[in-house]
Amino acid sequence: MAIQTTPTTSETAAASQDAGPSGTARGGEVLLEVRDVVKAFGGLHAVDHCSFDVRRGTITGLIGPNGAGKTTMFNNITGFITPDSGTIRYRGQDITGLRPDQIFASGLCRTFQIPREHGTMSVLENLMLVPMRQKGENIWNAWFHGAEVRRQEEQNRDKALEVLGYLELTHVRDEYAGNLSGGQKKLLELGRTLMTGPELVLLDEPAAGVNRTLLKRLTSNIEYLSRERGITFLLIEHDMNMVMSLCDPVIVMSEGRKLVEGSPDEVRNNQSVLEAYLGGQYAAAEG
Ligand SMILES: Nc1ncnc2c1ncn2[C@@H]1O[C@H](COP(=O)(O)OP(=O)(O)OP(=O)(O)O)[C@@H](O)[C@H]1O
Repeated sequence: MAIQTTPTTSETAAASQDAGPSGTARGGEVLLEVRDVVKAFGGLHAVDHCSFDVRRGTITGLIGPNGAGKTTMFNNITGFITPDSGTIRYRGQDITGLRPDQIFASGLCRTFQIPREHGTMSVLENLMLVPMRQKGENIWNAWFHGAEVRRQEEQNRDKALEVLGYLELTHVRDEYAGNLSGGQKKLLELGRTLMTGPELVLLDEPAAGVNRTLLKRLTSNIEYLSRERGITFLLIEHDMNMVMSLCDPVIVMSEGRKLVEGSPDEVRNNQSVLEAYLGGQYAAAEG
């Protein structure tokens, strides 16, 4: 996992912990605001007074060496764990400590490093499962609002078929999700988030285990969804080609904190980013 850097680097334009103007000007208003978040596991501060913003309309990259605290930060944002201190606001609302389902219902979705498909259900069924609070889930509604339940299910199915077509997964719609390739499972994960009409999608290592062809599709899907559907993305990724071609701004975490924020070029040429990555590699080599 090497970050591309040039030997003669300067830290000029690249933003610092406070992010320079170039690091904060991209996109629209602040959609997600992370302020001074701390999460410790025993004595280990996995996230250590970390702050950053995600602006509407951006594809924001969250990178950093192994163990920097990126996934822990995702888990804090999406309610899978609760921060020890600090605040997370989404669309101006304080969502710190809310349950995952409450956060999901507000339009903030995520995928996981390891896809969580329902392996013994079909691909289509996996998508149709997603929307929440359907009338059909309740026996009372099924008896007294049968027509409406059926209409909702049809809409749900149409939407799932549309998402499958868009992701070019129609040919595997009746396949058990467990039989899909790693890359197809990542596309299905993205598809599951799309079923909810999300505003902000957090992607945890979308490129991991994905072959080159599917990776191209995944990347162009994300670009399209950002550009045409106005979906904002925050993505953790180790594939630097993907990050540098897709994301702006890029936030670098190291030892639980935001180290740098800036454009791909600024981050690529930042000496402290290089040192953070090399430090991690040296530590791994020594250990
Ligand atoms: N539930 C947990 N209990 C104890 N330690 C944890 C737990 N979750 C994460 N950690 C530790 O917190 C630190 C940050 O982990 P995290 O997974 O957030 O890093 P990361 O930046 O996502 O790393 P990677 O890129 O390797 O996925 C690591 O040292 C990890 O071992």
